[in-house]
Amino acid sequence: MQGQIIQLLSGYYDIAVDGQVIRTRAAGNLRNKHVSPIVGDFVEFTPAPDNGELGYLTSVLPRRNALVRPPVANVDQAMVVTAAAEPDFATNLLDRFLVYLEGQHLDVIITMTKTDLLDESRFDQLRVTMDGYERIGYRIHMPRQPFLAGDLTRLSGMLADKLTIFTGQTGAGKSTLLNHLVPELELDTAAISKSLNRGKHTTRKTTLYPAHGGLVADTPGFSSLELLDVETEELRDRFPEFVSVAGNCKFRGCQHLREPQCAVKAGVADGTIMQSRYDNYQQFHEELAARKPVYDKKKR
Ligand SMILES: Nc1nc2c(ncn2[C@@H]2O[C@H](COP(=O)(O)OP(=O)(O)OP(=O)(O)O)[C@@H](O)[C@H]2O)c(=O)[nH]1
Ligand SMILES: [Zn+2]
Repeated sequence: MQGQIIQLLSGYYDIAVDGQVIRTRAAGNLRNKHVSPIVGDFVEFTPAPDNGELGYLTSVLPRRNALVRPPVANVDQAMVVTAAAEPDFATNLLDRFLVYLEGQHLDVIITMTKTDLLDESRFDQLRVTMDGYERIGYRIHMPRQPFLAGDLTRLSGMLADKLTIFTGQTGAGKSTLLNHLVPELELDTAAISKSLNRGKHTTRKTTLYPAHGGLVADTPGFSSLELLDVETEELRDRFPEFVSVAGNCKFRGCQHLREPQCAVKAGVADGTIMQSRYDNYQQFHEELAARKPVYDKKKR
């Protein structure tokens, strides 16, 4: 039989098949092959015999992709949950997430949370910024008030037939949003876990949950450094709006920094490329260049 792993629990693999969940263990020959099945893997398994023993996971089918952090295979898209306030919105952090997700070749939806905490003028200002991201090609979900039925329906519609990972800064409101989208989940949110004295980081293990005809995963937080998982020279390829004009740069291999007749810098000057995106690109480039020796050492 075939199914998809939705949860790993101390040596057990929970496999979803036709809306049912079947618990299995890895077959001996699978373990010997040094294959580590992860959540999201499509697998073959032998169902449990009638004597109460568990079924056996026998092989992992080829992966379309696999994220390392969180370990999830066959991901279709990422929902980047971004707080408008508390913590304050910063393009710098959003662009770091986008750099990471571009590296995974995932479709991206940027969802703005906590817009209820904004006054009109700040909301309008952020709307203009998000329109800029929309022009790059990212899908944007930015309701004026969080969690209204119509907005949730629109967002739910984006989940059908997809495996979606929810990612974003700790405290951005991932679990809260997921609980509104899929009330059966009842995920812990920061406010609740604080009262139970379990600290701030509420999201730990990775589980896939059925949601509106698709599967969703809440993911643990990243540090801002981990997100820049790229070689310095390849950073420019993680900015899609740079890639689409780079053919017009005078120099092939232009890094869009000090080179003359650079189409990216021209785009920034004429307003077709966001200044903040370019500023962040420069900053990330410097950060990566500064840590390069460490990277080289790791590679050897
Ligand atoms: N005002 C307001 N508060 C919100 C909104 N969404 C979430 N919050 C609050 O923000 C805090 C953090 O929300 P969580 O859902 O726990 O955030 P998270 O991103 O899942 O955090 P981690 O699990 O630590 O990664 C909680 O106190 C929520 O009640 C919103 O739209 N408006
Ligand atoms: Zn250039």
